Amino acid sequence: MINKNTSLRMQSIVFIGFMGVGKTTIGQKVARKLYRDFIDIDQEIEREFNMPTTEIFKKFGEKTFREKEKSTIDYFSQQQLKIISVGGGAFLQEDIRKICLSNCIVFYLDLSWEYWKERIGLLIDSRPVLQSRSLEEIEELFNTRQEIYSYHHSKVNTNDLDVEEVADYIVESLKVAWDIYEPLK
Ligand SMILES: Nc1ncnc2c1ncn2[C@@H]1O[C@H](COP(=O)(O)OP(=O)(O)O)[C@@H](O)[C@H]1O
Ligand SMILES: O=C(O)C1=C[C@@H](OP(=O)(O)O)[C@@H](O)[C@H](O)C1
Ligand SMILES: [Mg+2]
Repeated sequence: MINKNTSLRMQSIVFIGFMGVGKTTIGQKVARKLYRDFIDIDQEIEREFNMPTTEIFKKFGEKTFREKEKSTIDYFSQQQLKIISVGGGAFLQEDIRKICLSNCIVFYLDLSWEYWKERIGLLIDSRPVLQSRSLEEIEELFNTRQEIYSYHHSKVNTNDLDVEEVADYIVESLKVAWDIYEPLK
């Protein structure tokens, strides 16, 4: 359910999906196309700890990362006109799902496993959750995580689309939704 108190056009957009589907890259592009500020939750956390996520996991543990992830998302999701990319594990927390779904438009970036696995080399060094797992275990995680991504308002399958094409599709579909539900007078 979309928040009835805020104009749809003003609501922030949140991107969700598994690690490496393109939330950060595409979020940044969509923000530029819509003239909005871009917030990457992982980058905000890394800035606050002054170290990369892999180091945060090593030094403080995943629990500390998840707590900071929740408070950071809580803070930014209450602001308007932002483009926010959250980490792939954020929607594991029900509280995060609730605040994002009630305050923002949640866009799910979908990518099939066959496409995703071609990207693993780009991701392994910076994603601690992947580092301790075999390919079979990552596939299992990929499949079990799909349930948490079913909580969204809109979705795009990015198989065979480049970053520009995905961003254009998202901007167009947002404009259609804004025009249907909040036509300009
Ligand atoms: N649609 C796409 N096609 C090809 N490569 C992509 C696409 N989207 C993202 N990538 C690449 O995948 C990698 C992970 O992207 P990133 O935006 O960091 O994902 P996320 O934030 O979801 O973890 C980057 O190297 C990025 O350039
Ligand atoms: O899925 C996860 O548990 C995580 C995803 C990462 O973000 P991306 O989805 O942007 O890679 C980052 O938040 C952290 O490494 C944990
Ligand atoms: Mg990211």
